[in-house]
Amino acid sequence: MHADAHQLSHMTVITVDGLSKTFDMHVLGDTQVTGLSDVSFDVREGEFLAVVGESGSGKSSLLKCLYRTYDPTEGRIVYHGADGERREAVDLASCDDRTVIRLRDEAIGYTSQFLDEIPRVPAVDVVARPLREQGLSTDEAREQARDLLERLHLPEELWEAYPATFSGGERQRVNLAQALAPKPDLLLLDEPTSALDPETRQAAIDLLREYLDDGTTVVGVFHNTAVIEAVADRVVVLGNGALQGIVPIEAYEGAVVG
Ligand SMILES: Nc1ncnc2c1ncn2[C@@H]1O[C@H](COP(=O)(O)OP(=O)(O)OP(=O)(O)O)[C@@H](O)[C@H]1O
Repeated sequence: MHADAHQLSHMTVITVDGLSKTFDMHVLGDTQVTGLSDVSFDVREGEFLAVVGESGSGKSSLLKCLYRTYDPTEGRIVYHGADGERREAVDLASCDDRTVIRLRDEAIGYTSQFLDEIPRVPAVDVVARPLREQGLSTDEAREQARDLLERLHLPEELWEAYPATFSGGERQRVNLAQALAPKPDLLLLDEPTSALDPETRQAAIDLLREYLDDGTTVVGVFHNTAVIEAVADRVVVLGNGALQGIVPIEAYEGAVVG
């Protein structure tokens, strides 16, 4: 299914309201660097929201605030939950750490352009771990993990090897598979395909499309315009940490990439 055929839900998964992030730079004589400045938008259930902007415009800072890797300086990030389990609205900007950890376990996945340091655990078990934490047996979890690694073209002889020795693109596949495995309601992707060859990138796009069809909501940073055009429903454009606009994919011309 092409992105423009994707039916957008009217349900809101996240409301970002007046979000700002400043960094205190003590080494620079207590000056402040602006990461994000008064950014507001919402994310609709089941959509793929691409975030674009020049280098340093705040894309990674935005994703890190959504995942609460960064504590926002001001504003709210209200997570409304997925359809059917809207028990609570949680402000990700201010909720306690236990709530952040629970939401990461149950609902929100993240993977970044900087490849995780994966310890001495075979690739298949890195991907299987979140599935086991969801209650699957080791065999079931490893089976699903192998399926994902196969879909992302990781050569079979590497499945039982340690990702620490892998190439950048191979590790990126493991990272992406690990983020996808638990089927989070909300997936935050910061350049997850930057080191992939075109064929594997296409495999990742196909996989993401299936997740979208199943109702996963994605907020993602991708330098590659073709990826954005293939999967995004709307595009958030950042400039100098501020929101420049939100455009539907049909109107997006791929002009602003970092
Ligand atoms: N941990 C940090 N400490 C200090 N400054 C930071 C930190 N993280 C981000 N910044 C600053 O915030 C601004 C936005 O950075 P950010 O990484 O969010 O931009 P970006 O759009 O993701 O850039 P790129 O496309 O180059 O990855 C930059 O000026 C950056 O130097």
